[in-house]
Amino acid sequence: MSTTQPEAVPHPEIETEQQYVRELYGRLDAARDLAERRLKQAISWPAVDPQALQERDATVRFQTERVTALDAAEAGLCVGRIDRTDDGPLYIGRIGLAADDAGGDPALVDWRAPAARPFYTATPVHPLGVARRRHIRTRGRTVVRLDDEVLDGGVLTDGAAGSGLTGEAALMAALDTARTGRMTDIVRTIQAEQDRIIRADDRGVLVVQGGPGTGKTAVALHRAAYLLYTYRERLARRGLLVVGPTPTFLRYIADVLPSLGETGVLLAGLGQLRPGLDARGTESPQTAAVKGRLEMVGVLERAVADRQVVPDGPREVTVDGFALRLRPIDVKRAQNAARRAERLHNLARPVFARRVVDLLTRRYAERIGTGIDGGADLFDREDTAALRREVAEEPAVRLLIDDLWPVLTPERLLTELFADPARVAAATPGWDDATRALLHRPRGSATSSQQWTPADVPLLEEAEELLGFDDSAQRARAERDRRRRLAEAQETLDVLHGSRSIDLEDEHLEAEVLSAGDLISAEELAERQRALDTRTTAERAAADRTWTFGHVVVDEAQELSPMAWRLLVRRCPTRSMTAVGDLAQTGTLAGAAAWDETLRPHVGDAWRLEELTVNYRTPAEIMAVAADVLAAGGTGAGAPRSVRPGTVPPWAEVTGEAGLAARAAEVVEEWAGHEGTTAVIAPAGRVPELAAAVAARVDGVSCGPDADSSRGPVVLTPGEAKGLEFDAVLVVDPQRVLDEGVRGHNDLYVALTRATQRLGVLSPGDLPAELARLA
Ligand SMILES: Nc1ncnc2c1ncn2[C@@H]1O[C@H](COP(=O)(O)OP(=O)(O)OP(=O)(O)O)[C@@H](O)[C@H]1O
Repeated sequence: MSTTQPEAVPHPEIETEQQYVRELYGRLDAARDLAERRLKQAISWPAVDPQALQERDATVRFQTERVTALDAAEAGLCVGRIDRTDDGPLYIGRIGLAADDAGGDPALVDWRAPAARPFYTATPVHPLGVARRRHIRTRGRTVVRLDDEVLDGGVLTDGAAGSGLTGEAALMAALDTARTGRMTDIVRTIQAEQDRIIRADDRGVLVVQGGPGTGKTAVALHRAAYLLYTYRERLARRGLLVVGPTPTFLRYIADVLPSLGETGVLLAGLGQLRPGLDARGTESPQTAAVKGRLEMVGVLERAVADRQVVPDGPREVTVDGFALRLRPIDVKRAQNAARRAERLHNLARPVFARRVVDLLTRRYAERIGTGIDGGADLFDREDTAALRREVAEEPAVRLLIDDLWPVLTPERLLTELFADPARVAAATPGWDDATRALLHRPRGSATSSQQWTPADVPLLEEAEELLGFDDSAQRARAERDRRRRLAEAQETLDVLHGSRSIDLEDEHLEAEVLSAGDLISAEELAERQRALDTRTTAERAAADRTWTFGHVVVDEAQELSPMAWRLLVRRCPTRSMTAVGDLAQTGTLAGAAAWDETLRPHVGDAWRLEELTVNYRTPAEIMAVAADVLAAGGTGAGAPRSVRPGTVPPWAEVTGEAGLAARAAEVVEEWAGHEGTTAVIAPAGRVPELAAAVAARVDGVSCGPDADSSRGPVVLTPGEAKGLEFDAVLVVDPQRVLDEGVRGHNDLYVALTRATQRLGVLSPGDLPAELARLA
């Protein structure tokens, strides 16, 4: 049974709760003061040895994180309380705060702690020892509203048992709030079906399938925060990666984890999973689909093997006037030796090069020896070594080796592969020409971020796995640096020692006094001079392509291609992953049609499915329209049940082609008078014209990958709008959305379900039959 006080009639206990909440803020302030003091102390610790230095570093990091978490808890510190049938009340909040009595209950329980769970899951049917649940709403530090539910001992009404919602009044208030263009956390109103997923075991891949607005993104982010709380040590060390579909989406969700006090998480789009690259190029959906196939692993293997060349006929190089000949069989033998010694192309290359140089040196010696008594046998080891150096340093020899076995970066391999139809043909036996043509890309002058597309990223990474990276030069440099630091440190210690013996006159006293060299060795001093790596785990992980994460969260997981899954699984060998998505919203050709089919090749049976069924975003009247589109798509997927009715009925208008853009601009201008965010969602070909028309009437309009609805109306394609939501949505030219998308019904379904309050549809011609409900 839920009781809500109208704002005008204050709840009788509001003052008591205010008193308690004030106390909680007092504790928060004290905890923050303490953390700040400890941070300052740690910063000024004298670090006398490397271990102390490391400890200082760890303390500084820990206290900095603590201060950040305490700062983040300021807004909405306390979210509610549960009154237990067998015990006193327990207050639930964004962080845990200890009480004065260390033996008793904490003053505030972290929402992620096991004790807080009944706050989210207790129902009148299963009260879990909770007599009453109270949601506490605050503005700043002031309590403004209390919503109570009697769960045990109250009269069990049909409504209370049947709504299935936790804290219905608080939930509805949250859902009715105008959107800001940034996602917010839902700690106050997590629902039982969501809580189960948030706290699920972290082993294997957990797939969360749910329709639009069922809170998949919210659940995925709260699960990340829960896992960081529960497995803090492991995850702090290995890091947690959240993967989203687009830069706009990442910006939309960027504030949620920091608002939960978690800052160490790496957020990345599919185009950013290769360190140093932000792949923003575009290409046809068909090309992206081909690049996303698992077959591409074999294509790349063949493309690499194809670069290890055996020439058709003999090749000649001239060293010091002597023409030296290399036969195809010589190359083949060197190639076999290299392949036997090392699997990776770049690491095997030195073996190949050595063989070729050895052979040419032998031929060189033979040629010089010809005509001299004793021939090549005249040369001793030293002579041979000198000849070898001469051969190895001869530019023509280097060029020849480069030709037969080039050093390849992934970028070079792919650029040269895509640019050359003959190379593509050699790497794709059995493919038809039309499919091969999809891979063709002429060499352009585009910058690397425009040249590479998100679908290239898994290919570049796969190529890197095949090529390897010959880091012997880097290692040699690092060793030289280490030796230099050591020599400098030794010199410093020698100087200190020397100056001491001059200063001290008394021989006996000298023996008593410890020298700098007694306190610290040259190695330790050198180690201390090495610049400390102060980057966070997320920063280190972002820069290191071999980094493996403790957990990976994938949002809009239905869009991932098999090659993208392969990449992610490589970055998370434990397979501890959470993937949230909706098969009814798949917009790419390479994306998932069935979870089992998608995941089995990568994780076998190590995955399980959970479902979310309630739509918290889209009002029922709008959802009914979207459900018709979903049904017409024929995938058999069901639409989720809307949790609330709408206040404004959705509508459609036929404008004719000529009046379309002007009418769209007029509607957006009218909506601009309301609170909240607005989006126009249209097929790609219409976006520029619509953006220009709207911008002529309203300020702050943006479109494309950097669109930001917190600044003003946005004009997006359905693909760009994926995962986002807006108070008001205007869908323009639905027929073209249906016709142009590779999964047109899914695209229209996505577009219609972005609205939290208002939906309008503008059609230049007849409304598609799927939208008959709006006619
Ligand atoms: N328990 C909750 N309390 C308050 N708001 C919620 C709750 N669950 C979801 N919401 C809100 O519902 C909206 C939709 O959630 P979210 O974006 O996570 O859905 P989604 O399933 O990822 O949708 P889509 O598939 O369309 O991307 C968001 O505004 C979110 O804050």
